[in-house]
Amino acid sequence: MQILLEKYHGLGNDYLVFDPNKNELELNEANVKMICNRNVGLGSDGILEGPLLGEHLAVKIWNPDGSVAEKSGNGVRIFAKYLKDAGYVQKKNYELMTDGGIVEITYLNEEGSRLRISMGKLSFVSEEIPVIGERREVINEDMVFGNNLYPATCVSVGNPHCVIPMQEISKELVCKIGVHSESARYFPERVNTEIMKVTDRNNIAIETYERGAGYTMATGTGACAAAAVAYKLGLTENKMLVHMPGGDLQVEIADDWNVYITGDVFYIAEIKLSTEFSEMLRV
Ligand SMILES: N[C@@H](CCC[C@H](N)C(=O)O)C(=O)O
Repeated sequence: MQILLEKYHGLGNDYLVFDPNKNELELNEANVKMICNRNVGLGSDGILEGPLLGEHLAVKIWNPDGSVAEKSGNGVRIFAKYLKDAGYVQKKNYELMTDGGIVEITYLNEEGSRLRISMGKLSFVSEEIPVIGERREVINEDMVFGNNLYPATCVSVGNPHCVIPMQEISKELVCKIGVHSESARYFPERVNTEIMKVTDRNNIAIETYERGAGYTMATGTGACAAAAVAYKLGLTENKMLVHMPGGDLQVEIADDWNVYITGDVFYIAEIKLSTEFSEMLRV
């Protein structure tokens, strides 16, 4: 059994593309964890399984802990680049289905490495994130993570996010919070955590601790979430540059709370797994 994958990254958020139309293996929680393991596997911030061919072109987004995510901003940008590289699409603009809803892809250059994505409509409503408690918008609520109190604003980008504005941000700080917030009692589906520093009305910086992945260099949905929170709290305009350790993403919040991202992705390699490792994945 020969297994082929393609590796890409978006702002240092690396993903493997697994095309079921070219591979016999069926992915599951156990073999996804094995493939994504950075010591005994290929190492990745997740796997993009597709294209799943049906009424809509679709992609399934796996986290490295084997859980399935509703949406991934870097993931859908990378997957769109794969669809073009692999000859699945010829159009400049089309819809792609995720478990968190439809996103709209627009290529901004010939090779498809610069893309603008309509990521769908944001929601601050507790039941749509989800966050426990009565139905409300979850804005500036004191939440306890690791015996410390933080002013959290939560938002769904199709996947759940908890955003905490801070004067200073760092990898150490987001990991100190994230190890507690990811599975905190407030979040029935767990949560992605971003700490956010507002630089000016058109620039913010974030660090993220992702649900099912831990610390990553960048997050597209996290950038959308942080930008939305900054705009909702009146701290920025509706268009801004989101600065992350892996690079910058342009984010635009429309009047109806649809959110758009623009940025680059990079093709790294085609990978053929060894026969021995491939056999180990038949779990
Ligand atoms: N890095 C991604 C987010 C991937 C999904 C996230 N870990 C989740 O479980 O929701 C992005 O670019 O959005």
